[in-house]
Amino acid sequence: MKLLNKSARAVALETLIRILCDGSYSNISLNNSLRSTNLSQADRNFATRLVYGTVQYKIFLDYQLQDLIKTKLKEEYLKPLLLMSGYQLIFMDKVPDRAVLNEANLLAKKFGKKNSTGYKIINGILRSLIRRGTVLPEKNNLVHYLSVKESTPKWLVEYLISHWGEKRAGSILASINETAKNTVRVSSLANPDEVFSKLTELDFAPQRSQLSDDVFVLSRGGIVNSTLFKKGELTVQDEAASLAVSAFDFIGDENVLDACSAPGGKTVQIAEKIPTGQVIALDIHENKLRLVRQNATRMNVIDRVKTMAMDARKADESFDQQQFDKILVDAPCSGLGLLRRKPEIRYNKHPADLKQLQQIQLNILDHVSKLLNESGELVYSTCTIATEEDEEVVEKFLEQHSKYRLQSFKAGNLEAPNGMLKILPDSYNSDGFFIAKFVMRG
Ligand SMILES: C[S@@+](CC[C@H](N)C(=O)[O-])C[C@H]1O[C@@H](n2cnc3c(N)ncnc32)[C@H](O)[C@@H]1O
Repeated sequence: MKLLNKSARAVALETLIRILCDGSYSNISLNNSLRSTNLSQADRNFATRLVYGTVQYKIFLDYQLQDLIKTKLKEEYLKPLLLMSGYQLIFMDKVPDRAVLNEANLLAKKFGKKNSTGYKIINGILRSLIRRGTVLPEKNNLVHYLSVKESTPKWLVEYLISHWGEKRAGSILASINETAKNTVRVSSLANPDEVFSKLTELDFAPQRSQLSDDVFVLSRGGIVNSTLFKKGELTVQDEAASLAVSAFDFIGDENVLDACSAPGGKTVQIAEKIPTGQVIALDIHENKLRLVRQNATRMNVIDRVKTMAMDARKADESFDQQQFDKILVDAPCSGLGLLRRKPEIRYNKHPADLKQLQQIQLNILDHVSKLLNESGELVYSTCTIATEEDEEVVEKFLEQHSKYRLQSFKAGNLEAPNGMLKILPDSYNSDGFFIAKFVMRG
């Protein structure tokens, strides 16, 4: 559908209808919508905030509205419009209530059927919400309370409490609703001090990351439009995610396998460390390997990268045993460490997924570990904090592969004396991340 000349709120509402009613992914839907508009950058930012904020706070917003909705909402657009307007009323201080009501009224008339009275329903509910203010469940039912307050499904709140206790679970949940940091990793081929100065000149007010000397935290977005980014002096990468590759001890001439490589954030990081080596980057989805090649080209390491579409669970059919000096398995996972950046993960994932993913993760490790030479290093990483996908995978892999053992490592400014590093989202306000390093017993 052509969206030209639509307002930011109309674009956001159309996108939200697709996400909430048709189950589309927020980033894909939003990019598609924005591509066919002529909105200014400020309006695009506003539409983006409306979409992500509404999805992020859906449980909270549903709770605010549930007692105020006295009639069946028959038309599809009504619920998304109520949620989006509720988000603005509650979370966007700079938008006056009157503007939210007026715009909701206009949108209801635009999106409603002919002679629809939807605008009256919307107006009544939003006015009641303004009068009443926000509400929360009683604190004595902590799971329900935190689920609503932090807009997170109950199973996930229970999961966090059972693994890390009530206090830490509360802290993790609060942290995942904070805005994600803008972080960049400086290429090993660039000079970090020069990049730091250029970032300062460009008004990005860089600060050094607590986790890694290669990573800077920026005060704002938009770095992808800079020459620094385009020339490959830096790339956008989370500070915790940047640590996985630094768990390896590189010499510089290694033959490396990156078993699950797309979009290539870690492939380029490996390639930067091996001037006379090569990294073979696999991914099960051939179309995603284009991104790996694009990234490697931009970061000036394409001559050290070879991409191959392959299911890593079959890698031992294509490569010789002991062919690789280093293997990275940055495994497909539930992404529960990325809740801050990808708001709908909390709604799309379910407890059963964790064990299913564990099987895939173990299978990948089983097949690629045959390809490591005897003095090689195998790093397993995930962007989840679920123990099923992290510590349990390590435990089961070691049970089934007695020649392997965990190896202590240093990653950035952190140390993992027992060979495993778990970063929870509230530890450093980074993504939640897990890294384990294996070597063969001598
Ligand atoms: C966590 S992402 C990897 C991120 C990447 N390492 C980076 O740093 O940019 C996991 C990747 O594994 C791929 N994948 C999933 N199952 C796979 C399999 N059986 N074999 C190879 N790749 C797989 C997915 O397509 C996805 O691109």
